[in-house]
Amino acid sequence: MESIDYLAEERKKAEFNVDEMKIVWAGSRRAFEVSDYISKLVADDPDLSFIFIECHRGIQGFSKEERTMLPRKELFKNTLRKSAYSWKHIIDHQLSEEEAERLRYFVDEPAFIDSHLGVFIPAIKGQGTKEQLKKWLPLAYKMQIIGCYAQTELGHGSNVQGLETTATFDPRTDEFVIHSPTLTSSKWWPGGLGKVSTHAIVYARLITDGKDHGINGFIVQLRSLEDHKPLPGITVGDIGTKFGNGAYNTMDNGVLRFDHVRIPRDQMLMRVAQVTKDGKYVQSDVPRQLLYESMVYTRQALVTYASGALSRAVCIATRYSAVRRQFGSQNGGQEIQVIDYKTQQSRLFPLLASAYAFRFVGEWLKWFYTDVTQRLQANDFSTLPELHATTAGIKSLTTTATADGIEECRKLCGGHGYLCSSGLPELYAVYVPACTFEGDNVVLLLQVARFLMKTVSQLSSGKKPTGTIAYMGKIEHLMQCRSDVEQAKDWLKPSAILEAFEARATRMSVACAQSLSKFDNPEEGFQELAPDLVEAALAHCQLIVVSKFIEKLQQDIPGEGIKQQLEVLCCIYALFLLHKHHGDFLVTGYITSKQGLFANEQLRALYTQVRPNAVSLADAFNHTDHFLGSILGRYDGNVYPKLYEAAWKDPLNESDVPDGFDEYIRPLLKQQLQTARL
Ligand SMILES: CC/C=C\C/C=C\C/C=C\C/C=C\CCCCC(=O)SCCNC(=O)CCNC(=O)[C@H](O)C(C)(C)COP(=O)(O)OP(=O)(O)OC[C@H]1O[C@@H](n2cnc3c(N)ncnc32)[C@H](O)[C@@H]1OP(=O)(O)O
Ligand SMILES: Cc1cc2nc3c(=O)[nH]c(=O)nc-3n(C[C@H](O)[C@H](O)[C@H](O)COP(=O)(O)OP(=O)(O)OC[C@H]3O[C@@H](n4cnc5c(N)ncnc54)[C@H](O)[C@@H]3O)c2cc1C
Repeated sequence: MESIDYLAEERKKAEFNVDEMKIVWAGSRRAFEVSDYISKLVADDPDLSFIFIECHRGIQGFSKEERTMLPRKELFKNTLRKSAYSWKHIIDHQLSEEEAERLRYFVDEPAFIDSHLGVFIPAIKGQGTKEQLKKWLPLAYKMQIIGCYAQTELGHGSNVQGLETTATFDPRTDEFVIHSPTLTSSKWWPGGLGKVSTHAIVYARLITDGKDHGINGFIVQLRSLEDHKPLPGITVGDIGTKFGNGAYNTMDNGVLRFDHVRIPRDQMLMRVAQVTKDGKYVQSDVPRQLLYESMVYTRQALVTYASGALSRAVCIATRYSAVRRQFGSQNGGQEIQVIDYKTQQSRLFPLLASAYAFRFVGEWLKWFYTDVTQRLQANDFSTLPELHATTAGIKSLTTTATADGIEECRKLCGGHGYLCSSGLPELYAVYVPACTFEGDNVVLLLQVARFLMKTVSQLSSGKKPTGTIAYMGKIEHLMQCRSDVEQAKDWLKPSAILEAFEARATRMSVACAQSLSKFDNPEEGFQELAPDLVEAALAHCQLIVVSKFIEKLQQDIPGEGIKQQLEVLCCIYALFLLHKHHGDFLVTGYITSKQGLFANEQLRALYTQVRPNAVSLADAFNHTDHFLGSILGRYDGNVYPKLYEAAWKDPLNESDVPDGFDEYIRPLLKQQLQTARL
């Protein structure tokens, strides 16, 4: 049956070329083509898009929207099936690394393979010696071993230096003895550990000759490669069901304990430090912080993932807001589309703009990460602190805003957003741990704050700040300048926006540094002022996102109307932040309240400008209906019949009279009948 496009009228309003915008969103024509091809391949192959479960009726298939109704054990087994099937497809069709990554992304179920490819392999790459890379990477790439990243413990996650697991060198046998001395030292949370991984990178305190050298990474085999049973001395299992139905429960986050498990000496990852055969601890000339390199890698990757998750929620909420109508019907005509309410626009359009902003900052961060990694290879470590602060900060900003944004999109869809078939509850449940994993977002902003305080303290020594903190080099100007905005449209100038964000970030950092200097004990001061420091760090990170959006607009961006749309989105993103954090800009004395009101006035005008393009800007994300997994976000907008149809598929509707009627409802009704007769 031919489908009707209920959003066709919306699509006709677009003032830009949607196909060209798809390429801008994807990053390049090639990236678009790969994503487009793989997303359709997944959507069209039932083995990848459906969940198959053995039940009393035989094998039954469920669509993605129905996933939240299924029991965890069945879902988990199905995820194993899909991972194996995907892997076979990757090998049989000789997919490139990029295509394989896209396949995993569009299958869209958290799985052990994410930890294997996303954290285990990067950890070996970052911390292994050449010989170790040569030995372990081919095994990992061919999936002859499956690995996870076992850092966090029951008692410690954020405080990596506080981990308790020990790796004691035994020179007699040339081995390390890995041990969990306390309950709190049990490894707890690693994805893929619970039921699948054969190996783990285990972070443990390195002890030689009775001396504790701090945390190091070790490759430890956990399970037999024959029968998958835990090896002697190893206790391993899943930590239990997590938030939400379906959601992250396809991942086997695990618990792991060691009882004096022996591994050969060459399974210590030795790029940063080595232990010799006679037990001597030798530190390399690379900084110790390289032990944390894989966290930096994953944090930068999570930024692009944030834009992906936010774009899904925004796509659902935008399409549905154009379909949904409430109030204002005159003479029997149609009611108003809820997307035309200014309040709906003021909640939705900043999120649409944020999705684009996060995509561009993610693109830039990937470039920055690659650049620094190349320098590290050449033993230039000068940009490592900036990379750490930037990945930590932008991961924190984007994942918090994305998780909050998904929830806002759910509310923007009214009651129907609360149905699992809207796709939004599960998207939120899957996504929200990104605010915690790979570093709690507040802990990460405190790292940014330390970097900023160090930068401010070094300004007087004449050290010239570069890169993302180059703006601090203009400190004298930024501390005393005032906004010259005289009317609302002056806020459209990139220079006006940029100076506002630079002045605010500088002044907030300097204010913190001044407050800190009043403490005799700087560490005590840091703890006391932590909430202000977090706000200063956020101001710095928001400046980075805004400035990278502006830089993107300075590039040559071809395509009809594309640049104009991006300019509107960039101003919405920046002015929305200015409006939300109005207090910061006022208190630091950069703007007057009148200039703040101008920003808000301009923001409303921008909402009107983006309105006719909203559905097409969401289409430019190029999400298939399968990937969205949402009745509200369907491309054709055919929401009501599909919602109605889906309700009848709920297990509760398998019979008119529910199980339990005879035991629990009938007696109640009888009792009422008797009372009525009395
Ligand atoms: C839904 C999923 C979607 C998509 C996934 C997408 C892509 C990825 C694919 C798969 C992954 C899937 C899921 C993710 C799984 C999540 C895995 C994990 O969670 S692993 C565990 C992560 N754990 C943490 O992040 C712990 C956080 N804590 C820390 O990082 C550190 O302990 C700390 C908070 C930074 C503090 O460290 P420490 O106590 O050592 O620090 P100091 O503050 O004293 O710092 C000393 C010195 O070092 C510098 N520094 C700290 N960290 C780094 C670093 N990473 N790199 C470089 N330098 C660093 C710090 O700035 C100090 O410098 P100094 O001031 O001395 O110059
Ligand atoms: C779904 C999921 C998957 C994960 N996967 C892995 C994995 O594969 N491998 C792995 O090793 N780990 C994994 N983790 C663990 C994760 O990395 C940690 O949970 C995370 O780093 C946070 O640490 P924590 O749990 O110790 O939080 P805590 O540090 O205990 O945080 C609790 C609260 O204390 C606050 N807090 C902590 N320290 C400070 C401070 N210094 N100043 C101010 N406030 C502070 C935090 O902001 C937070 O509000 C995973 C976690 C989840 C949820």
